[in-house]
Amino acid sequence: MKISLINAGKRFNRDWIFRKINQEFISGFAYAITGPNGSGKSTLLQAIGGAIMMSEGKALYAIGSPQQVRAGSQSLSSSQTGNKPTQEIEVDNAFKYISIAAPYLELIEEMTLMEMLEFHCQFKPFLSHVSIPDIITILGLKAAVNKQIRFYSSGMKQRVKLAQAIFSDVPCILLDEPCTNLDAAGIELYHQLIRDYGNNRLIIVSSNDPQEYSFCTEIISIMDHKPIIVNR
Ligand SMILES: Nc1ncnc2c1ncn2[C@@H]1O[C@H](COP(=O)(O)OP(=O)(O)OP(=O)(O)O)[C@@H](O)[C@H]1O
Repeated sequence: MKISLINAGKRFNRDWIFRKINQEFISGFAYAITGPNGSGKSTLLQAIGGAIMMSEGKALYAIGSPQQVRAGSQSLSSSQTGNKPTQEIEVDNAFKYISIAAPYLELIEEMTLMEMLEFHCQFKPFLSHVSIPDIITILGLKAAVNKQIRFYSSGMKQRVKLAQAIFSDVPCILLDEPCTNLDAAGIELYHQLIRDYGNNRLIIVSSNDPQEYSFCTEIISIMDHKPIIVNR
């Protein structure tokens, strides 16, 4: 998958959160969006995911294998890549190819973990080689599988949010503050999940904590995309 931001900008009322971002996000790479509290990391992540509208510019979405999107659908023909060219996706359909874990996205707390995973995979299937019992075991939540999620601790809920995002069979994973509420074992689990299931996918982490994005090779500082304010 490839997500291309073209002159992307977002403002709330009169405040520009970011402007003029030109950036490509490509499968097989992990990107970090960094910056201080309130700088706009979550806003940018949601705009990348198509969950909020840009105020100016746009995001373009294309699906294809990592090799195809890296080669670039414009520059190489299908005969040159040996495969079908990449396929452009409308912003309204981008959600089908993207999963997100974020503190502001709630779980369905009335359900047990088993019910929630079964419900989730009806509209967003999990990776074909991972079963629901596998997911529960990997999360270390076997003992709590029939407990309603509202009785889970905050760290247990965060593990479930990460699982929903990482095990969904989508090419792009967006992670907003992924280690929120996790203890040391939870943080190790997070890194294990990225190592085991992140290959060849597009991963974008929004965070100001280096341990959450230590595996990211591309760092985007939101502060580099703030409009310059000139005092009159
Ligand atoms: N719906 C909204 N309406 C108005 N302002 C908003 C809205 N959502 C976010 N903001 C503002 O946009 C700015 C950026 O917020 P955002 O949550 O993206 O920052 P962040 O870098 O993710 O912060 P943190 O590190 O604290 O999570 C903040 O000033 C926030 O108050």
